[in-house]
Amino acid sequence: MAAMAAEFSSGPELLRFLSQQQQHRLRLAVACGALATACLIAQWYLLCTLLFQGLLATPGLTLSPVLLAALVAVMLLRLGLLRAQEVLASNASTTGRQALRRALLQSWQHRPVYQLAQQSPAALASQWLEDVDAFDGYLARYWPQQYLTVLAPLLILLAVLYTDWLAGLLLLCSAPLIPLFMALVGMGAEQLNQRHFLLRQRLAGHFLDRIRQLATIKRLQAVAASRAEVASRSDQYRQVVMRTLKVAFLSSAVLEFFSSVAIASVALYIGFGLLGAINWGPAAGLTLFSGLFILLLAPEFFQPLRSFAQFYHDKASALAAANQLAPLLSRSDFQPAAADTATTTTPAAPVVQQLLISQLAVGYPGAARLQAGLNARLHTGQCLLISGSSGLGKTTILQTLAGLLPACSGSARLNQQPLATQVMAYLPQQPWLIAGSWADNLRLLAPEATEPQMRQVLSELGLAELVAESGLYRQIGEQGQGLSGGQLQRVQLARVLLAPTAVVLLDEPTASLDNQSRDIVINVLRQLKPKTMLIIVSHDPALQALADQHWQLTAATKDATPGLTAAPALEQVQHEA
Ligand SMILES: Nc1ncnc2c1ncn2[C@@H]1O[C@H](COP(=O)(O)OP(=O)(O)OP(=O)(O)O)[C@@H](O)[C@H]1O
Repeated sequence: MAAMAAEFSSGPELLRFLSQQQQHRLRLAVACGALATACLIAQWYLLCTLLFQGLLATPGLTLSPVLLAALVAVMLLRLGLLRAQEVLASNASTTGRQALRRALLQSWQHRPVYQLAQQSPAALASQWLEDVDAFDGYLARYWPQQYLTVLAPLLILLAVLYTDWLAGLLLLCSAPLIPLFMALVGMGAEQLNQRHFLLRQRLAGHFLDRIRQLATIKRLQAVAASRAEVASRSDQYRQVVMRTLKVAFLSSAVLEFFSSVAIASVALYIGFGLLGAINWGPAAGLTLFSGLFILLLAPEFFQPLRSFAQFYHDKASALAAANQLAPLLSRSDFQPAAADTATTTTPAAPVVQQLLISQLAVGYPGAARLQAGLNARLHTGQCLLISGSSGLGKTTILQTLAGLLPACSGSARLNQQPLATQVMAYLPQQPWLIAGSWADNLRLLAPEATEPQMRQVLSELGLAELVAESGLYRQIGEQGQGLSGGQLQRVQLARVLLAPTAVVLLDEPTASLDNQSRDIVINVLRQLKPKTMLIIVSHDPALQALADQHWQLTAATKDATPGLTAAPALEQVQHEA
């Protein structure tokens, strides 16, 4: 359960961690960007020299071939460096997002089901897709740019200062204004982005619910009301998106204004300097060469700042997504899942196995324990029946045994290994099927099952007719639509029959079944019993006949004193007070 601890205390911490993981590529991208700036300075320098020497200093048009070749080489080198920067940063982003998605999967895997069930599937899908994709701009653009915003203008400033310190000073004075205004605008953008993400997740959940319940909504004639509700939610989302866009446009306008003013002031200085109107400082020494060189470099000085402002919104989006994901993730989620292989490779062994449940207490974290002092010793071929009135924690016991919930105390060990880490079948009250064919659904638990095996099992379960005509590759509707409750239960059992596991947990397998389906299910369980250990939650008297041990839960068994009773003629459950 250590993996469940939320080690990332905040979104910025998660962002830092992700960029640290990719720092090798990202630093190389920054180095390429800085070198590309150096090439840019060399490019303008060579161009000015070519023009000055070829057009003005010597009579006639004589362009030096060496300078020309150097100019082309520098331009090509710069293009190559820019491309390398882009590829490195984009690879860092792809790898970072892949790692994030893997970590999210691990986190979902480690989180107890009751926590996952609190979130709508659409919100989870939105986390998986949009929230993770929001990191793209941060890693591929913002991260390298935050360093290039300092490095590139610094290199250009040094070149300008070297050529004419007064022009350099003008650029230096105007530069800090831009980040200052950007920071002010950016703070607002961050809050808006946060709201934007929350609203999108809620809208996704709301919309999916309506789509799922489409038939019910039509039956209740609530289509108009639903449409109005979706429209109103979408409108709220639209308003937040528009506000975010307004902030983005405002920040661009601020930046354009200040950089235009700064470039104009440098141009004025050079113009008046060349006309001889300024006789102060280095102005008197200005030439057409130095003037042109500075004028070409001035917009380049602001370009990294402009890009930074543009990418600042990538950071705001990534931060909002990181704030959503940080509480769900821990550093251990980013490590390869060692436990996965252990849980997926253990095949069902036909030999006799031993299950020892000792002093098990179950409940939901943060709430009072539901049951405590549960003890049992089972071996292959035995069945434990759990019964008791509603709400006493029968399903919770099964979920704890299945490892879907942490035990409050005590243990359940199969052949001395924790049961929760072993492969087992758990058939919940609500059967779950994936959108796919019969074969897809059966092979979820039995990937090796052949067609004849699947047909044989379906026929044992009285489902042969359903696949007789259209075959095993006919699609089953999502969540088993088109199948009755009894048929769904039998599809669940078919999976277990195809790949029996050492322990099979069943939650009310015969509840709300017609007599015929119930008889089939009980008969199949009877056949299954010698090959496995059955733990069944049920009140069905017919299933009591299968049971070797019985936990009769009562309100009193909530406390540490077990109070479990054995059913007549059944093996007494061990009590260890
Ligand atoms: N996610 C949860 N967080 C906290 N308590 C929960 C959660 N889910 C269920 N409970 C509570 O745990 C108690 C036991 O639930 P459980 O489903 O295990 O009962 P049960 O004996 O299987 O009931 P039933 O026979 O009606 O299926 C209930 O009181 C329920 O309200």
